[in-house]
Amino acid sequence: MRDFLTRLPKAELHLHIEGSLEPELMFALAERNRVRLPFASVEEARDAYDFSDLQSFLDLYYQGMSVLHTVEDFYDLAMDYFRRAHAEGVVHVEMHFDPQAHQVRGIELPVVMEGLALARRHAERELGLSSALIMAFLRDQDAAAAMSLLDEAAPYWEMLDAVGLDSAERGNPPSKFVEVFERAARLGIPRVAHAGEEGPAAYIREALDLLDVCRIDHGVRCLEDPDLVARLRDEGMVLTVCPLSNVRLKVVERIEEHPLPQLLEAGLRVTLNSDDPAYFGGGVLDNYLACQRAFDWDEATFIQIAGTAIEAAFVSQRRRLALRRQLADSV
Ligand SMILES: Nc1ncnc2[nH]cnc12
Ligand SMILES: [Zn+2]
Repeated sequence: MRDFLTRLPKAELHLHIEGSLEPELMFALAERNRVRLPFASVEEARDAYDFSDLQSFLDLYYQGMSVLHTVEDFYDLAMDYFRRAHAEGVVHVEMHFDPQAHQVRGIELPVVMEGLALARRHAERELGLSSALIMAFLRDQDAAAAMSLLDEAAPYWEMLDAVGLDSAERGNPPSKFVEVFERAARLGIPRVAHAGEEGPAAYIREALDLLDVCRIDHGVRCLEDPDLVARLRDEGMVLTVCPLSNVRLKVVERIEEHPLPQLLEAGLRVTLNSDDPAYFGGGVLDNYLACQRAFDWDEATFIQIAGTAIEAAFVSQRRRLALRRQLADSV
């Protein structure tokens, strides 16, 4: 099964590129940029990745990215991840990035965009790996800051495959960001949002009704609202689920208790993703393998999930056809 899951061409729709920063690279960049880290070693950093909830993770996540300063740093960050992902059979990566978390440290948007763009081009050429860019608004900042970011990103609107909404969910409902999402819609930029990770099912409804999103990131708490589940199914809404993340952030206690089987049973279109692989103990393949061990799914189930990710990816029609063919040839 490991061979089969490795071979399966996997599209990843939910990754925070800053959450792919492995401690080894974090230390290398800290030295390059003369940043002091609160850890004495790579092992000490890994030992600190023991989270009680989303906020306790976010505190370390924002601290970790303080080593990212230059175009080269963002290039190295993304290229490092693309190489690892490619080695485990990932063929397409859609990455969230958090400009506001860099701007507060004095790192301006062009630095981030240039580094990521270089890595994307290189990955396409060297690895045949395609990618998409999702510019995320930090929901624990005010809506005006999100609007300013969207304005500032004008030179890059064409490069954005979508905008998203992430960071601390509780107390920061989608309704706070209606205006900026409406503006993105008028600009023709697709929208996604984290909802129903730690927050209630009502936030998923809001994301659909008020933000007009085309995918829900996480969404696992939809099961608390049967009418919402029916709606998600009828609308064919895709959930970008991240099982290892949910375990590490204590959304669920154990992977065996993860609601993925119920989501599939309800006819929902689910995909498997890593979220923040450097912090949550594994990449896309590890998430597939963890589900295989926990739920004993057959090959057909994984083919269905990998197929859903290909259908929901932000890719050209030509690329989608190529990915479909790769999937068909792999099984
Ligand atoms: N799992 C997650 N939820 C919300 N915001 C995030 N930013 C990075 N990872 C996140
Ligand atoms: Zn996420």
